[in-house]
Amino acid sequence: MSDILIVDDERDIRELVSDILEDEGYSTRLAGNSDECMAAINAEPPGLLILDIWLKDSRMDGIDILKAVKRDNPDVPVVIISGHGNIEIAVAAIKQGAYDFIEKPFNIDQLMVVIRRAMETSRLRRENASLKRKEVSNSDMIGKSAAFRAMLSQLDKVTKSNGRVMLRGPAGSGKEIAARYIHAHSNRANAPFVTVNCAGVEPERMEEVLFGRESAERGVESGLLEQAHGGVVYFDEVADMPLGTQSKILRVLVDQQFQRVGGSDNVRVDLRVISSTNRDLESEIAADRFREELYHRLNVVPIAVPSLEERREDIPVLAKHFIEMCNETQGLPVRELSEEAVALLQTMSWPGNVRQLKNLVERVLILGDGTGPIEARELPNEEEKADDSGRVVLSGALATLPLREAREAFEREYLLTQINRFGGNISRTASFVGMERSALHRKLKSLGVVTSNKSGARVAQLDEPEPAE
Ligand SMILES: Nc1ncnc2c1ncn2[C@@H]1O[C@H](COP(=O)(O)OP(=O)(O)OP(=O)(O)O)[C@@H](O)[C@H]1O
Repeated sequence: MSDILIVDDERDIRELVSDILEDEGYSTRLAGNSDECMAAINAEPPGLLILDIWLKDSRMDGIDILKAVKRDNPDVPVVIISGHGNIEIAVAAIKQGAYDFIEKPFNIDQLMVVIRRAMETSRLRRENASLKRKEVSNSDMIGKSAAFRAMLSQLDKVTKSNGRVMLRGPAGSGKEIAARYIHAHSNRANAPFVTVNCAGVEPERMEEVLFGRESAERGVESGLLEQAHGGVVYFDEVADMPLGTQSKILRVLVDQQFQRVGGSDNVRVDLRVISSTNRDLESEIAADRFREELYHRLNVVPIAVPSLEERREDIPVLAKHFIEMCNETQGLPVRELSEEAVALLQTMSWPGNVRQLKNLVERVLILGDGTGPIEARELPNEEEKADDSGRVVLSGALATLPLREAREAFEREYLLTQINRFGGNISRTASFVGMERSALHRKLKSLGVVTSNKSGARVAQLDEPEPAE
């Protein structure tokens, strides 16, 4: 990856440049026309391309080659060789993304300064790309609950296809990591994964951000769709996309091409589209805030990402994973979780889902002292948790009920939470709550709680809606 490809139709020049560079310790490849050049790049993208603008007997000139390289291998820096007095062309090449240019006839020192700088840029870009790949290995998804496994098997099925996927789930539940998982396990894994944060871009700038811009002063600036070429574009919170942009995206999905803002050339892109939403898109459509046709195009394979409360069984493994991550990335101590801490984490409410758990773990490790197990008292207090003296703090809702109903409401909530925590396993739940298995069954029946096997996941739920008071 770190060799230099020299493309010039004059044999003397390419051999001279090659000799100089080899003396300096670089390895080189040579091409005398555009076909040889493209074949060499396709065989293995070089660390740097030195490219003559004028190529005799070639199907493509230097500018065409430059465009193709910037499009398919944007990390390869290109240094242009231009004839004396062709400064305008060299400047045009820079606008198209060339790193720098050298004018013929060139002296060796000048050549070496440009090459060294360009190679340094190339090295930094490769390092960045490998860091990014490490980030992508953060597409490792942790979990073992039935709800999680059911989702994972759906994700595995779609990795092989090119189908558009719509991930639905509450904030922080892991929609983006699921999208990265699909990308990392697909045949597009080595191509980019580009996130479009639909809620975070000003509506007036959305088109420029997606499609790019062309102007006389700044040349071509590619947008996110172009940057994702060959890979995956992830529309995060797609319901927040402005209506005008929705129509344009629809056109891109139909035509597979678009024009940059201010430009007239058609840009063709090969993209796989994955979207996410935590809103009910059907009601967004009913309220005329989301285009139905776009919905049908994006929602080819809908996949539900479960909330953390639907997969309480995963909380200990997730917490352990985040503790290890904090250690690797921030050097925070690796601490075990005490049994009480695990029980508390598994029973508390998680409106912010996995993200909330991740943040909580990080906070406890930063604020905590010592390296022993994390104790329950280090975790945040919850309304209904025992206070310091062991007294239970009553929630407003429970306090207004007669004792029998309050007890039933508490027992129902308590047992539902415990059953979910043990992944629907009644024996483990019974042993934890201190009841005989058969007694627990009777209790659940009398409270109207059934355990069922819904979409592959064992869940506990109420038998029927509670009668209205
Ligand atoms: N199964 C999992 N294993 C490991 N980490 C996870 C898992 N699910 C989520 N995370 C982590 O939790 C955090 C939140 O996940 P992510 O950003 O994917 O959620 P999201 O649903 O896309 O959120 P939002 O709706 O706010 O965009 C991330 O740091 C992610 O790496």
